[in-house]
Amino acid sequence: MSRTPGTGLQTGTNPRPNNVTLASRGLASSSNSNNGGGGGRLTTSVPPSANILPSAAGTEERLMVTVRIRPLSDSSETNCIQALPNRSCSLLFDDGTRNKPKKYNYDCVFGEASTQDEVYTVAVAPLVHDVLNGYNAAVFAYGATGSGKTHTMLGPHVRPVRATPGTNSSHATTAQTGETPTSPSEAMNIPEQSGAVVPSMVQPSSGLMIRAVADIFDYIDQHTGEEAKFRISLSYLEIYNELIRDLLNPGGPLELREDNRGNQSVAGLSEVSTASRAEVIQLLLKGNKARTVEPTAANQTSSRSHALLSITVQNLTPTGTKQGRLFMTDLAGSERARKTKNRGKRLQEGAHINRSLLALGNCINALAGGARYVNFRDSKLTRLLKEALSGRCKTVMIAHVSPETRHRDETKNTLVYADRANHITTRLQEPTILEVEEAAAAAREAFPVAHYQSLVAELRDEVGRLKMKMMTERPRSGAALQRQQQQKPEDQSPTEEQIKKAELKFLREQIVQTFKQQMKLRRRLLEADSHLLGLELDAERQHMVISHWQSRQGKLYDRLDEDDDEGMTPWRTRIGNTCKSFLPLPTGSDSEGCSALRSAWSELASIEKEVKRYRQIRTTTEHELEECRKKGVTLEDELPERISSDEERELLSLLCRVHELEADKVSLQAERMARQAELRRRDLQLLRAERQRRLCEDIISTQRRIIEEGKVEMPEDLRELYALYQQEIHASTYNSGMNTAAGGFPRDALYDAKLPPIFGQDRSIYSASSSSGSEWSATSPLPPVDSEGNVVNPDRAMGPPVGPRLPSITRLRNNYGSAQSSGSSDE
Ligand SMILES: Nc1ncnc2c1ncn2[C@@H]1O[C@H](COP(=O)(O)OP(=O)(O)OP(=O)(O)O)[C@@H](O)[C@H]1O
Repeated sequence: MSRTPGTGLQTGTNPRPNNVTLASRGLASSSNSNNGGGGGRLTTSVPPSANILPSAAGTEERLMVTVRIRPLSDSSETNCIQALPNRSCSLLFDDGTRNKPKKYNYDCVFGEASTQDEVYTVAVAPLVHDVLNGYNAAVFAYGATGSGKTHTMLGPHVRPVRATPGTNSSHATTAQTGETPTSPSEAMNIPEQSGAVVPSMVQPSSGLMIRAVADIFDYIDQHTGEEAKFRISLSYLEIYNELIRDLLNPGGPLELREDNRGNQSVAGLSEVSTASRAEVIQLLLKGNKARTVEPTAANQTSSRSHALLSITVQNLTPTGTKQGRLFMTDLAGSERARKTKNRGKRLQEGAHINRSLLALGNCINALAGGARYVNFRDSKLTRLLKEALSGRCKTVMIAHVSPETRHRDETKNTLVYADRANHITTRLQEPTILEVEEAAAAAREAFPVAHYQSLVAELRDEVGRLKMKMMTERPRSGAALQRQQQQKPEDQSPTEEQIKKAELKFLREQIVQTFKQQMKLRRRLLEADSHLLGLELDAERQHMVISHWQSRQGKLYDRLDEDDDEGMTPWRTRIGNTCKSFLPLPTGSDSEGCSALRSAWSELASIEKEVKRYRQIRTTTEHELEECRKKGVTLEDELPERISSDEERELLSLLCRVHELEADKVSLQAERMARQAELRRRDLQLLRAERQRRLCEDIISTQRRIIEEGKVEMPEDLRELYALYQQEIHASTYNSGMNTAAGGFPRDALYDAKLPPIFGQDRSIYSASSSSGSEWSATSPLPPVDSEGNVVNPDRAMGPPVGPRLPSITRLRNNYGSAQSSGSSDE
């Protein structure tokens, strides 16, 4: 139930402060003695050296719940809540009745004077360490509107105020200054110098997100070497009115998908890889700017959406890739319409926020009560937090409360909510270690969309750059115009003027030409990628064919070395070797297998050739694109010297428009391609599953023959498995039966009638004669075999096709009807 103390992340930037105490089941071992502190700050007893080891997989963990009390917004107000100075895991809450203030206990309570650093060190730093060790971790900020969630997660400096999509105002401004934060330095409250590198040091007011990023980079800086290389990527999304939006690449709503293992993923969400902390902070900033924030009566900078940041860290070692992911969630605040005085759109937003928080509350209740089934499906928020809450993740909840008496009701709700969450236990999974192959496969799967996304991001950057140019370089070209105007027309000979005009025309044409060329090259790149992807899937299909036939011949599948440069020769040899064993008697399935193998290997050889050719095309195209881009920039730089400001603006805006259209087009292509890739992948999965199913059928039939021939008594567990199997078949047909019987046929009667009996009356095991050479017998759990011991119909070797053998619905209805009228049951 507890995290194990030990050595941990030692970045030097976030030493555990001396004034932090954790509850005994919390993050680190600590005695309960306190050094005082009071004043609403945290008190301590943890030695500064007490760092944290990652927890062992499989251990039971309780979701860590902390409460942060924000300072009074107005000193004339009275407090209804207080952190206990000597017991930093408890607080006293006055509920306004005559009763004594009630004490609540949590893993940690951060008082009004607590600092961002304290919150980070206690609640998040240990998670960051776990993430670097391959675990998934999550931290989410919960609380009523205005209680300080965003302050904790982002800090006060990256607080944008932005109109919701569809309204007129469009620029983000910081809450405090009213200006747009434009750089990482500003986000971190660092005076910006031109060209200055963003320091690793975080500022006292920096929020948890920036601190986590800095910590991860500090660790990586210290540990990168021959044996360990790291890859960081992040995605940032918001859920606004139950719609998911990408904050790093804002656009239309994105679709939430679920795979067959119940994992959730957002289709088309940008996952940006980066190697620089400044870039990450820049991305965070960009994301925060794009977030939907509105002033409400309760909070001037109220977040109207839930924001989810995900930072993935891959540690690439020679033996495999350790992958950990940190989810950081800033939830929108729960609110009461009466108090917030919201109307119209704000009211509708509030309803969505409350509904998703209610769904989250229901999940927390169910999890805390130990329910076996938890309904995560009620909202997108709960679907996305499923992993964080259901135990595959280490999770910390930071509940936020306002201390003012007027917020008493909301504060109480939050405390109760947090108290329930305190009872959630989870079982940690093994750290995620992707084997080299698996990592490559994952990269391959992610490949098409990721590439399109980076292309769209590139185009949008280009648009941004051109727009900046329109704003900043106008004075220069204006000066050029002035010079032109000052120049008397009589000073210029008509030929000179004509030459100038012709030069200008030529320059403009060249610029347009270069841009056209860039588009063409980009398209060629995408086509190459798409073709390569198709080739990879084709290759995979051929590998499956080969492994299928080779395994039939009792050979292990001998996969070709990917780096084999000799091209087709070794494959040909292999075809020869593989088929040699069949050659004496190439009949029936042997010859079929041989020719299938031959054609699969030769297909593979041509696929491999084609892959090499397209890779080469890709590299050349990339190179050409880079050259073309450089040429475009040089030509653009010449423009201001030659043309007037208006002409330049017109041309630049035309180029912007072209880029924007291209970006939109690529986005659509990306979406289409992602869907196609997903369908192809599923096809392959189905194919693979079908093949495995057939193999299982073969195995079971053979085993069944052995059992029948040897008159072996069937072991109890095998019998149970057959029973389960029968039920499975029944379950699948039962559903379709229900559909057919939608005309109001009683459920129980149908169920009983459809369930095929597995054993005889006395539950004795089957007798060989009961099934041998016969149709499937209802008393036998096994498929029929003929007198030779062969399964009668291999397609039915896994059991009876339950549907056809069952009484028709009409017959059931008739039976049921007559049973009703005679007042007796068939049973
Ligand atoms: N620990 C703190 N120290 C100083 N000021 C704080 C603290 N917590 C919150 N505040 C201030 O309180 C105000 C409301 O905080 P914030 O916007 O973070 O609340 P919120 O819970 O995110 O609200 P919403 O759910 O409406 O978005 C802000 O002006 C913020 O700067």
